Amino acid sequence: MSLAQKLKIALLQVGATADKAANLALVKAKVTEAAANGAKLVVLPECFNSPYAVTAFPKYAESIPEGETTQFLSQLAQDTKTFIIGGSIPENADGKIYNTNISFNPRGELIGKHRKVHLFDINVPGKIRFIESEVLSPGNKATVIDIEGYGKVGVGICYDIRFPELASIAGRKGAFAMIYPGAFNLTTGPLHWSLLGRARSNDNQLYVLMCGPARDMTSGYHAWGHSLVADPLGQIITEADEKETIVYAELDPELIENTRATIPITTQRMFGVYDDVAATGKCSAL
Ligand SMILES: NC(=O)CC(=O)C(=O)O
Repeated sequence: MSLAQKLKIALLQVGATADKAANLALVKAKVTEAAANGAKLVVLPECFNSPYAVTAFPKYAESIPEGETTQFLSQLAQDTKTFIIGGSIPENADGKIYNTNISFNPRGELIGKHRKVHLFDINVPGKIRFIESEVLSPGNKATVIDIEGYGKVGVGICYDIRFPELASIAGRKGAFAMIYPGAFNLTTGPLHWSLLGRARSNDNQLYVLMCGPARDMTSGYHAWGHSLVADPLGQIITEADEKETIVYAELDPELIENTRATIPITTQRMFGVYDDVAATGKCSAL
């Protein structure tokens, strides 16, 4: 059983301004609202305490767990008795800056930390150029965390969703969901956001939770929004528009089990055939 019992989740589609205190106050109000509406696990977007801009990351970066935002989320998880998948924040460590997720249990304990592995370096001429690696360093591990009483979830951040491997690892470790705080934009959002959610859920027959910021056309980065949940059959069961909102869903263990029993790809993989690519990153010569 990958999910031990039904789980009500909430995705907070909130934006972030240059005012960190105001960003955290908004998160506090929305997590409190989601908990009052019965959510047991709450997800925040990528960079919820800082503008999503390479020029902002050095200024907003904090150490983990000593920094203000870690302490804030720990207390909020305790106050609201929720699991909080804390989107991401710019993290300062070892003289580098990472784009890092921090997650908490209802006792306020830090139960997971994921550093964005695949940095968002793209250049679509005339549309969008964004090079995270100008200031960020990549993480170097896949992250699977224990949601006590429910099961395991994998965590990736935004661009990580384009690389199926992190979700495959989580799926094979028994995760019931893959959670992606993200911030797609007006170029890539309409093209790929929901497609990638459906793909990762269908590949691994688990739920995919994608939480993005609300759109603010006065900011330097125009987020797609559209926070969504894809179910283990690869169907979108709920999706927001671009405005500030909370998206709720109930995750059902039976749907995971039925999907895996009736279309049994989780037991039909032919690992011997994939060894080559897994070990070297290359295919054999034809
Ligand atoms: N912001 C990201 O990391 C990714 C993104 O916007 C995209 O892949 O498109």
